[in-house]
Amino acid sequence: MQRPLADPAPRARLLCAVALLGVALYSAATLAAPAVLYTTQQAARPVSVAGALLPAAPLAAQIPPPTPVTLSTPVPGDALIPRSALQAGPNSTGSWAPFALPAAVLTALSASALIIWRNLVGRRREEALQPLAMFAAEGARKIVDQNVANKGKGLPFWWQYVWQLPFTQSGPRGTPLVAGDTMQIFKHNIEQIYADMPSVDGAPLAEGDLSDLTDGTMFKGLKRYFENFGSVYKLCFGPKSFIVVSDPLIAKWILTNNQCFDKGVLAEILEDIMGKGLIPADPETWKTRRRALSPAFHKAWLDRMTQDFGRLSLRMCEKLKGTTQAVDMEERFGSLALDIIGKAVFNYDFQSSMKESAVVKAAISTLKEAEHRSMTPLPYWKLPLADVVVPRQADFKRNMALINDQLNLAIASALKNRDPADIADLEARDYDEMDNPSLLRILVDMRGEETTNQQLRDDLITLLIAGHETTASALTWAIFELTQQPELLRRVQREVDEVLGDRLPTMDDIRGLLLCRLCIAESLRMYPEPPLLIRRVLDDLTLPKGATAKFEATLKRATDIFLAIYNIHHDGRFWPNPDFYDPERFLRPYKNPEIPEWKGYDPEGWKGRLYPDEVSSDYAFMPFGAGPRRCLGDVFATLEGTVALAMVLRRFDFAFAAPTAQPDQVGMATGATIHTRNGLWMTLTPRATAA
Ligand code: HEM
Repeated sequence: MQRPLADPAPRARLLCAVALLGVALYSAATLAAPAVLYTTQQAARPVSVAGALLPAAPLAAQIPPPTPVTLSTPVPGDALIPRSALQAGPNSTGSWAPFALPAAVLTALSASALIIWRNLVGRRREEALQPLAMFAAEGARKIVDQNVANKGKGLPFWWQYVWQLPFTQSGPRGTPLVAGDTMQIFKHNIEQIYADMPSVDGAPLAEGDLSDLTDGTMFKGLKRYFENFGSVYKLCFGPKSFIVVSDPLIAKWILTNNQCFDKGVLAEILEDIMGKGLIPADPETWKTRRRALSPAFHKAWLDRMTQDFGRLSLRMCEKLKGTTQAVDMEERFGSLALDIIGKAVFNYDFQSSMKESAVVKAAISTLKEAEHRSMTPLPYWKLPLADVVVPRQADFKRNMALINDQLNLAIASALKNRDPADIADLEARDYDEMDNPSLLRILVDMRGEETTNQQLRDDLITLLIAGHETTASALTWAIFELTQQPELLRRVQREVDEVLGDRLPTMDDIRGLLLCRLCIAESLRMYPEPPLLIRRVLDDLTLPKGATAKFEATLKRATDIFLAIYNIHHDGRFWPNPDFYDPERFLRPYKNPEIPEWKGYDPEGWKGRLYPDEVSSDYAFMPFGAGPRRCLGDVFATLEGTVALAMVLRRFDFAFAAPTAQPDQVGMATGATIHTRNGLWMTLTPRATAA
């Protein structure tokens, strides 16, 4: 929808014009410099500044302009400048290919700036920044295609000199990462792609069909590459690379050697929202806050939370009973999870499953923004004035202010009613008697003088985000799968009828709801939330060979890693018939004699605990991660998921409904979690047996 500018935004237009001019000048300077260098050193050879632009032109031409703006017509490179003219000195194999990437990026940026400017002039404010997103997605594709096209084309003569410059050098071992560490990775990748030099890390370069990588189901694309290139491979976007690991034992090594890694790009994306909350926190803050937050998730509190899960789920079911039309169960579970996490974290009842409110809208938009940021390759929100010019960023700023106000009110109220408690006494507290049994209240009561209100806010918003969509997705996929297996659904319902009936569940009931718990676990195996974990290497290291990799990868400082949990959970060598939803697989032991390094899955391994975990599966199942940065809310989430599933299955039968009347119309898309593409629309029939 077009929204007219309240004001002609002359400042914004001026800004874009200046930016456009700046980008154009920068492009020209960057591209002219090597050409000038080249002509002065190779005076006998016919080369012009225009020639330096040539590698960019075909690439720019492949990018379709999203709005009616004409990009300059491409000039076929070889037609104007003979390849022989590109042959350079003795140190070079003579290609201009390395110019292609910076030139393409700069060309795309210039074109984007132009389109943005035109959009602003044309008062199409909603679409203003669209071209950047399109160029980013399309550019990523083209850049990977270019990796393949430019393979072995060689490097220019000046290549080795660039790497003498001080800012391109790696930092010494044991020191924090510097820009030079990343540049060295770029250097090795470019040399591997363009000059066929051996891979420094040993990982094969993934290439081929990219459609799944860029259409919003990245985890599927990573799986296809895994089938082609093995359990450790390198995914390159131009010089930017990710080492993709799909082996349980290597994943175990990475996750348990936490001191060797940080959260890399994930932390960069989330820090604006979560500040110094646990997920993006620097190692020092993380250590202190993890120690402070862990005891808050204690048994007595979880007992009380289980009652709240029941009450809030019942409230949703009551509301659903009055609905005759199809409902989007994904949206309903999202609302329920928000109500639950709001109550648990800061005793705020969003009532999002009951009504709309400004705070609910703000919370939902903020959660969506966190997801949008984690999926956007260019962190454009870091640009100056992005929160003024870009409507969604302006909305985000407003929403954050609203949520921060609510959080600050809650913090102030909890501080006023502070009841300092010894941490050792937490289990003895009677949470049933407390009006405000929230995590915030517990943290404030336990809080040492060193914790600031800002840190508390960061902790709260992190818990709110970490605990919302994850659980909602697990519930959505459980209902999706169960509806396709009526016999299994009947058995789960029978279990609920026998163990629970119409009561609200207690902790003891949860122990009896084994099949329900396994349904949540199997959802998390098939649809892990998040489907990949992100790490960055802090110092040069060698990965172990693991169970399935054919070599030991040697990783340099600043290497980015994707731990492809989805691939591990879908590997038929660990989970026979991996694409079939079979909760009872967790009751059967399994070993694979062809992979002796992997200890196998043993149901005895999680006896006495609530769900099959990474240890009982020798890291082939990691629903909540592993090692020191393992999920803090694992038990909370398992209890919540089991209660909500049991409550709806006791009360309703489900059938797929338009517009997702066929299961394959539901679709999958990735954000921070795997969610449906089109919602999960269902008609609900109240069960005769339930009250
Ligand atoms: C089904 C639901 C959930 C799933 C599948 C899930 C999954 C995960 C995973 C895989 C990690 C590890 C991330 C990594 O290593 O990079 C994680 C971390 C975390 N989770 Fe959960 N989570 C769930 C629910 C919750 C809930 C309900 C809360 C809080 C109430 C929560 C709080 C956290 C926090 C604070 C971290 C960061 C821990 C740290 O870095 O020390 N999660 N979660």
